[in-house]
Amino acid sequence: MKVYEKAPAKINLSLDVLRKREDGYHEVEMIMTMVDLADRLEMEELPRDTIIISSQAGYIPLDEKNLAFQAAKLIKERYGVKKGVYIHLDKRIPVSAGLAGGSTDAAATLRGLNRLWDLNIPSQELQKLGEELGSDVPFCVTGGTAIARGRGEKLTPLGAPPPCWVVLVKPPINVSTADVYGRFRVDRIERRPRTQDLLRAIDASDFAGMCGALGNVLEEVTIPMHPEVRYIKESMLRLGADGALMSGSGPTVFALVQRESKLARIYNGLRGFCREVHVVRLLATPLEQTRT
Ligand SMILES: C[C@@](CO)(OP(=O)(O)O)[C@H](O)COP(=O)(O)OP(=O)(O)OC[C@H]1O[C@@H](n2ccc(N)nc2=O)[C@H](O)[C@@H]1O
Ligand SMILES: Nc1ncnc2c1ncn2[C@@H]1O[C@H](COP(=O)(O)OP(=O)(O)O)[C@@H](O)[C@H]1O
Repeated sequence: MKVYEKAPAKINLSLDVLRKREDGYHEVEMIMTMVDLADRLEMEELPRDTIIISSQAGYIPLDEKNLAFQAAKLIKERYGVKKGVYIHLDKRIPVSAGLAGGSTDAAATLRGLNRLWDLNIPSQELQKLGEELGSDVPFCVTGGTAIARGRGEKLTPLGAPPPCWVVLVKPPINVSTADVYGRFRVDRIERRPRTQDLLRAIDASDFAGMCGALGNVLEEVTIPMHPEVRYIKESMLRLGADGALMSGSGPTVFALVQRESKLARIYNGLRGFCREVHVVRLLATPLEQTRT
């Protein structure tokens, strides 16, 4: 028996940090959605009680450090499953990019093994399990569009934002989420995202309003370390993008573009100095409704 899952990348339309908590995590308020840039997972039952991960990507761990491995181990232990699984990861999401590549693989593994082993675990329970794997995993379990609070696990679903194109640029640098949060100082933030305006714009399907209200406080940490992030953002806007923002802790920058006719200019302009440019659509409805 085999199951397949698509594991899309997330982007943060807004990211605000409210305070540092006693447990070392940061209390956040962020609006998250997904894009149609996705890893593909193939999961096949094994007769032996073991977890084996493979991938065409040579740059991610394939042992217990892989988040898909950790997700499989967790679900096996928690539900007393004695069977094994072989997971092949077709990795297409850039790594350490602010796109939750590992988290979405973990979430896809939870969804896939739930089906493979007929466990009938409800989505909310899968999200709870996901919390043990990482702050972004609960959102990645259901996808869609949501506002996340707490350390990212307290989710309120939102309606889909107005449809648009998303141009993603991943500069050739790796950024560690823990390092960015570690350097973050809440009292030094100069510009916060306009979260309420963004919520209103999404609700009213107001594309221009949405682009005007984008914001991410972690830019204030990542941009001084990697000024190319600002340059990419400014280039996107100069080439005609309607809005541009760094996703998560970075370094990926995304542009929102409403009119298809603008895409060629933006893509070609960015390709002039960036190797990794992806043009995709927003994937703003929950995954259960879109699974292929
Ligand atoms: C910044 C965001 C925005 O969506 O995404 P990425 O840039 O990683 O994609 C997330 O908050 C990242 O979530 P995730 O990558 O799952 O983080 P975790 O594995 O739980 O935590 C990694 C480390 O980041 C810090 N961390 C994470 C979440 C949070 N709310 N506060 C924190 O301080 C902690 O130091 C933690 O040890
Ligand atoms: N399945 C996976 N895909 C990508 N990275 C993974 C995976 N499992 C573990 N990792 C590790 O997780 C770290 C963060 O990767 P990633 O989830 O891509 O970052 P981000 O959340 O910033 O997009 C990397 O150090 C990577 O080696």
